[in-house]
Amino acid sequence: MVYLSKDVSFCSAHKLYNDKWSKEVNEEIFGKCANEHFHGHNYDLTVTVKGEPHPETGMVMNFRDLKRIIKQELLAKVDHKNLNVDVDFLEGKMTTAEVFIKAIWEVLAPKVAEASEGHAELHKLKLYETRTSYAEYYGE
Ligand SMILES: Nc1nc2c(c(=O)[nH]1)N=C([C@H](O)[C@H](O)COP(=O)(O)OP(=O)(O)OP(=O)(O)O)CN2
Ligand SMILES: [Zn+2]
Repeated sequence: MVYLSKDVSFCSAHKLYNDKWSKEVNEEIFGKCANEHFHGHNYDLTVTVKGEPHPETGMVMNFRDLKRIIKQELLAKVDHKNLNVDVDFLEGKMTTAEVFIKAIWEVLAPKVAEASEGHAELHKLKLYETRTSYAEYYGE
């Protein structure tokens, strides 16, 4: 089994706020992130797929296809966007790194399988929200 990874970066705005709670409770739980003003992050994402190299192409999956999927299905929707407002696959969800990474998985996993004709599968996502804070997800 070989693991292939692609790194991408994007910038998005968000805030952490649960409408079911009062402003005070939100501020207690989320601190500065619950501020009524949105704030931005420079997100870094590593997408890792796995599979056996194809006997004829020698590839688990063409890096070009992986880049296209990430650009079309993710970056086009989240880069320079507001995660709380603009992103259809996050509608009604909290925009924590945890929820965001799981939502990204739902978007990318079927596209990886489709583009590789079932040859590769999504293995891992690693999402940095800040330089020192990140989430990892293996789809389970
Ligand atoms: N479990 C989570 N906790 C927090 C999340 C999250 O997504 N999951 N997000 C935030 C905020 O978005 C915040 O902007 C980032 O938090 P933090 O790492 O504390 O940011 P700092 O800029 O303070 O990072 P330092 O590198 O420590 O300066 C909060 N919590
Ligand atoms: Zn934040």
